[in-house]
Amino acid sequence: MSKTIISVKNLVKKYGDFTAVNGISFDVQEGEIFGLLGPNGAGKSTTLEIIETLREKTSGEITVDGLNLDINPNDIKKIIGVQLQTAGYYPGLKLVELISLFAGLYNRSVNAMELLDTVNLRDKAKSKFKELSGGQKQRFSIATTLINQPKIIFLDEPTTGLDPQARRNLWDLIRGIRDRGATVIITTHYMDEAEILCDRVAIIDTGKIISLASPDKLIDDLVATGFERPKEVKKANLEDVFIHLTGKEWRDES
Ligand SMILES: Nc1ncnc2c1ncn2[C@@H]1O[C@H](COP(=O)(O)OP(=O)(O)OP(=O)(O)O)[C@@H](O)[C@H]1O
Repeated sequence: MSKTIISVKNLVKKYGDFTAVNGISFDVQEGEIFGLLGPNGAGKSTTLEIIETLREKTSGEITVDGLNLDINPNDIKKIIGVQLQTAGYYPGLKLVELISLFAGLYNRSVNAMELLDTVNLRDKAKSKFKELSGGQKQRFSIATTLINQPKIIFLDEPTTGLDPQARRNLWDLIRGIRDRGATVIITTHYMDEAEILCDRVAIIDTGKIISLASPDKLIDDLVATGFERPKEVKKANLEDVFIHLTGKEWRDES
């Protein structure tokens, strides 16, 4: 029996006269990968940042693992992992040093090499953050979300700008995090990614949820309306060609 780990009720966020989030309600179940999809400016990041306790809401009720956001924000902080904007890191520190620094901030002891292993960055342990490629930076930022062994991990567009191999490998990484028991909330603009990765997705537009279900259900519902793709789809696409030619393995991006 699944348990609700995040409950959002009638969430509203106004910036002055502008309503960015306009009465959103949804529940996230423990152990699922939950996607927030929507066009630019729909209110996805604002919603996430409010749940992450990083942004004030205008109104609404949020509970995270039974903790009320208005009463226990600091307890919520302890059980969540948030992918920080990479610009926030000390660029001159080595990866192992950065992990020790974060572990110290969380008051946790952590095996830095083991953690780097989970994101395939053991070989880069002595590299400085600024020396990493884009994909390696993304992977490192995901590693930092795991330091406090969070129950819930928030990933805001984690695969933006990555090559097809790196995206697939990050999907495996995100599934692995979920399989170890965490709940994952993710935003993405890649529909293939949401379809493959997410157990359920909420589609947000102009601050409102316009649909919420599993990707399969949403697709079946559309097909049931008589929708058909305009032309016969080939059995492979250019991305399949790319992966077939260049392989699936992690790249040595050094
Ligand atoms: N600090 C702020 N002050 C005023 N308006 C803001 C602020 N932050 C966000 N907004 C506005 O709120 C709306 C929602 O922004 P938000 O970043 O949540 O969208 P998003 O769905 O994450 O978009 P994207 O896909 O582009 O990241 C946008 O119109 C944005 O301009």
